[in-house]
Amino acid sequence: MNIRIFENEEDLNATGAGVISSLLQTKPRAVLGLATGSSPVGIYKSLIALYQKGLVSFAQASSFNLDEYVGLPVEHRESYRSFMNEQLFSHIDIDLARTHVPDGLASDLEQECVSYEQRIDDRGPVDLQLLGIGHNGHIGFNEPGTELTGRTHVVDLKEETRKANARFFNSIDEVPTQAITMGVGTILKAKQILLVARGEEKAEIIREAFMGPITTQCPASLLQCHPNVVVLLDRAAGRLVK
Ligand SMILES: N[C@@H]1[C@@H](O)[C@H](O)[C@@H](COP(=O)(O)O)O[C@@H]1O
Repeated sequence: MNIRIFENEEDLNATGAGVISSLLQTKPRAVLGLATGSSPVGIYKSLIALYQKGLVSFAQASSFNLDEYVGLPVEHRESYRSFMNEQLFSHIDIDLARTHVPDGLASDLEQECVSYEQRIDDRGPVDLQLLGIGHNGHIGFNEPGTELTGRTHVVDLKEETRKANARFFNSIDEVPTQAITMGVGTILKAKQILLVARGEEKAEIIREAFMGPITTQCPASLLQCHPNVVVLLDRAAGRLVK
C-alpha cells in the first residue's frame, strides 16, 4: 500500500490525474473504474485540463462506474449518470457508448446486477479503479456489516450514508434508500486501485481502514489485501496515518 499525503489540493489532483493519463498513454484502450462523490471531482477537473491541452485522450477508453442510486431518473441531477456526464464525460472525447453506469431504473434490478458484472468480466479487467471512501468505511456503496457481497448487487443504504449524502438533495426524504453497487470482489479484481480522501472528517476512517485490522465492519480495510493500491490524502485526511 502506497499512502501519499499532500500539502496542497493542486498537487493531489495533478498526481491522481497523472496516474490516469499515464495509463491512457501506455494503454489507450484502458478500462477505467470511476467513482462519484466530492473526492474525485478535483482529479476530474485536472484530467479535463490535460485533455484540453491535448495531453491525454479517452477516445478508445471505456469506463465502468462503481454504483448508482435505485429509482432516480437518469436526468435527475444527483443520479450518478448525470454526475459523470457533468463532471467528466461531457468535457472529454470519451465515447459515451463505452461508459457504463448501473441502471438504477431497471425493471429487474437483480438481472441488471448480473448483467453489469458480466459486462465488466467481458470488457475487463478494470485497469485502474478510482475510489472515494464513506465516513463509515464504505467503498462504492458496500456498507459495513457482518458480511459483504462479492459481486454487483442491490444494497439498502445505511441511515448514516443517506444523511451524509443528503447535502446533495433538498432533504433527506429525497435520498434514495437503495443503490446498485459493484461488490467488494468486483472492486478487488481491478489491476490497480487509486483511493482519494480529503478533509479532517475522513481522518479517523482512513486510520481504521489502512492502519487497523481487515474487517467487514470497515469495507475499505479489505483493500489491504490488494497488491497495488495507491492512497492520495490531503494533510487533514492523513492526520492519523503513522
Ligand atoms: N457512493 C459514494 C461513494 O462511492 C463515495 O466514495 C462516498 C464518499 O463521498 P465523498 O467523496 O463526497 O465524501 O460517497 C458516496 O456514498
